[in-house]
Amino acid sequence: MQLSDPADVGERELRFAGRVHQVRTLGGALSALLVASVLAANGASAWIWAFWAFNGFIWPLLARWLMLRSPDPAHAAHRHLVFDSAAAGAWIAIMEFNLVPSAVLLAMVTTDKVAVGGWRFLGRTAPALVATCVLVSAALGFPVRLESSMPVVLATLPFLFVYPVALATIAYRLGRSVADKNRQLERLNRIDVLTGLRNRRGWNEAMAAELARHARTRRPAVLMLVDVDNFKAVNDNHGHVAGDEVLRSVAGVLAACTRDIDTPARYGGDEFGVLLAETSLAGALCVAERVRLAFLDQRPDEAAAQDCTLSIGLSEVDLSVITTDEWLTRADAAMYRAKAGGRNRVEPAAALVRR
Ligand SMILES: Nc1nc2c(ncn2[C@@H]2O[C@H](COP(=O)(O)OP(=O)(O)OP(=O)(O)O)[C@@H](O)[C@H]2O)c(=O)[nH]1
Repeated sequence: MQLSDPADVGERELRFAGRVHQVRTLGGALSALLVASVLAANGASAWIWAFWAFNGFIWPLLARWLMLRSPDPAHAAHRHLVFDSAAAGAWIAIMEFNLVPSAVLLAMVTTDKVAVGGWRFLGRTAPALVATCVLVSAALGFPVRLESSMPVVLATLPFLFVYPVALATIAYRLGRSVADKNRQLERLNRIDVLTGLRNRRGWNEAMAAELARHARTRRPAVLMLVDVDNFKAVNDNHGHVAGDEVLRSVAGVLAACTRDIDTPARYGGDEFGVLLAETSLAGALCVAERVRLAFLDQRPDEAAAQDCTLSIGLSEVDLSVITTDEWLTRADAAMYRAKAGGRNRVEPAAALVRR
């Protein structure tokens, strides 16, 4: 079973790679400033300055270029993040463990690894950081100079403030986008894809809300169940595409003949329902008759050829209705009486309790 479109996955990976690039470019420039302050104070050699220029300004561009050329950009981005950790380990050793910049660099490298891949990813990148730190320090003769001068502390401040704010901004945007996607999914879960009306789930929720409203306010409401007569014949004789068109035309009629506060839905196969809010049975009879006649007028030719009509059952809510199932059962019984009575008609259910 295919869960996601490969094009969507590719786009998602590229977005992830793009975010990593932004953070690396910013982190590269800010950490270059911090490292430069220590290198200047320690009188670093030319090759260290060359590595500094590469890591701070060329590597972000190179990493992006490599990532975009890679058949698996997200994987490449993860690989480059491991390199970032290794480079941070080297810089800590080259800075001779100068306390403030080393601690800030370590904290930021840790934060972005946790942000990208959680503690597990941090665990995968930490060995690279420790290994390069030990190897570079060994190559330099294990120099240690912990004191941080005021210029070094000042050069560390931009990294300390700007980088976490940038990471937090990205995390916040991602959180919002996930929340938006979840809301969209929630909405789609309640929509029937063929007709665009509410599906059974969405309708059940609307029915429960209307029943609760009636219990609270005693305001009238009517449940209208609509079944397409002889629908199977359209499918059998004209094909499912024609059948689908008939279902869409019923949905169009229901939406057009009801008010904004009413809730039309496709309840199942060829069964539809409308919750008529603030409507008494007398009013609902008028609406149902309007729906029945509008369908006769607007039905597709295939529906007319098979004598497709609408049988409609109505049930007004009253205090004897405790559950949505009871309400539905009454409307269903009325609708079946309409079928039994010869189809193409409207039947009200008998109410048990009168207000
Ligand atoms: N084209 C199409 N057909 C569907 C869909 N869902 C259910 N059906 C068909 O709808 C038909 C419903 O059958 P019935 O309600 O028993 O058929 P009917 O001819 O309307 O019978 P009466 O209601 O007694 O008049 C079945 O043939 C289902 O296969 C759908 O989404 N598209």
